[in-house]
Amino acid sequence: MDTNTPKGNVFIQWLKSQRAAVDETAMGIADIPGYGRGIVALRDLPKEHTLFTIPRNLVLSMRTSSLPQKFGQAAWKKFGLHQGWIGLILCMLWEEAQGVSSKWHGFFPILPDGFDTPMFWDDADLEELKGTAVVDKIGKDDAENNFKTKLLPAVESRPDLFPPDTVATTYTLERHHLMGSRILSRSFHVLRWKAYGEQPDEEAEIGEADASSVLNVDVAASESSVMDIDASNDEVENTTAEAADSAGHEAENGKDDDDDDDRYEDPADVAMVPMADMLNGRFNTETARLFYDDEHVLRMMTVHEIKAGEQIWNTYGDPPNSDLLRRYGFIDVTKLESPLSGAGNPADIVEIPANLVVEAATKHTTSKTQDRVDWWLEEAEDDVFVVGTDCELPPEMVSLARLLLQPKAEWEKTKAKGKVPKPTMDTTIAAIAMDVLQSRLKEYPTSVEEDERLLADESQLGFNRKMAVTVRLGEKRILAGTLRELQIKFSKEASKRKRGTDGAAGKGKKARQ
Ligand SMILES: C[S@@+](CC[C@H](N)C(=O)[O-])C[C@H]1O[C@@H](n2cnc3c(N)ncnc32)[C@H](O)[C@@H]1O
Repeated sequence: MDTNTPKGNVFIQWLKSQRAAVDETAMGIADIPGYGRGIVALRDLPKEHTLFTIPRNLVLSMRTSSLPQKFGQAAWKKFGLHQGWIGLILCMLWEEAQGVSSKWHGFFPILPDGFDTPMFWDDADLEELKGTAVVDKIGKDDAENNFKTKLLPAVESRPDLFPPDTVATTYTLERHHLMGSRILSRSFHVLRWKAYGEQPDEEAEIGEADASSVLNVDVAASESSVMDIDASNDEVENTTAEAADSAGHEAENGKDDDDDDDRYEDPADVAMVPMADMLNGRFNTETARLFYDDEHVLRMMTVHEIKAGEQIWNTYGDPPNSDLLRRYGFIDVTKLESPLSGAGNPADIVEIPANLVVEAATKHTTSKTQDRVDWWLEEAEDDVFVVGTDCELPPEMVSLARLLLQPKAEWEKTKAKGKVPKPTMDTTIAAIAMDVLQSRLKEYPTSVEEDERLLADESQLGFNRKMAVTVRLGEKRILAGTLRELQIKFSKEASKRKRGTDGAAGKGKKARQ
């Protein structure tokens, strides 16, 4: 593999000029067919070998870009740029427009100028994803809305920072989506670090009156208490390794005005980390990881021995194919374990909306369900259940079905106790669950068998369609596998009961805890 790509070399020279250290005897940037660029080992490497270090002030985030300060803290907040990723998108657009006077001028040329993610697919390709967890999470409309209602008005308010003759080419919706996708596929969470002499302060939020020390990380010093390389929490998180809703266009969209809501990340932590974003990822194959260090640097270290010539892998958190496709534009396929078999992504999941459980349970009860559903949503807050490749029913789904079937007196007791019913299985709950799984399967336009046939002759499928079919087949296999498991367990019990020999069915079994 040729590790002397001209762009890679220019990039490494720029990094070194910014006081990054790169062990060029150990690693090189290579063009790897099917992966874009990646990093490969140039010699056998031991575990805990440092591949490169990046000064903290070289990460690109709302803390390090000088734009928020120039724009003004109050105005930044007034335009809503402190929430979600919109502020970082604007910083990136602005920094790139500064050319060589931007500190990151050597970083932008190596970032991708286009993406294959569903955000950029046409309607025909998107239709192939019908039924999957991808469609509702792309968030293109919300991103567009943020562009129109936040970014553009902010740009137009400051012609001194955003010259009007550059707006039509630099601050466009297309480039907004490009930056959003660069963040979605390549950012990390880099926690705030403190400037010399700064008092401990939990407020890392941009827009604080006294934020200059937060924003100006050129004077940043150590955050040694957190940055112990041997500590267990020293890993710099790949933003995209977070839960699906934690970042990106969806955080931008989903975040409400409640800044105290710690389910959401601090947008100022979201950072582009040059070079660290050059590593590709594969299911369960991480061989290097980014660590905090007590010398104001982020350190990429091997976590396994690596042989000369091997690609060096980071982790993207092993998400399901639906998320891999949406965020990165690729999918992972490896060997599946029992009860599934064949090839797929072991981290795949399928989402089941609670309304399907309500619909199925309603066929088994004469009780009114609305007040129970309202109570459930208040108490348990689960309106979507998730099944993985272990094909086990989520206990919460079983609890909801039980709640809906409770006789009135029992329901009154449940309410009084304020505790959801135990997730105990029996043949009625199994019948409801099977009904739910079948209904969910019907939400896809094709069957498992049809998709398997399509993939058997991949040459007929375009790239996007092949990925879409793999994603939806992965979800359907979970549904079909779970259905099969229930049929095996509960049809046996039902027939035993019929023969009058049953002891188990009436006593019930607990769903997965
Ligand atoms: C963090 S970047 C890694 C560097 C990237 N390959 C490049 O050329 O700049 C993530 C992107 O790399 C590619 N990638 C990473 N892992 C991959 C894999 N296992 N298979 C295919 N593409 C992968 C995808 O395009 C993804 O969006």
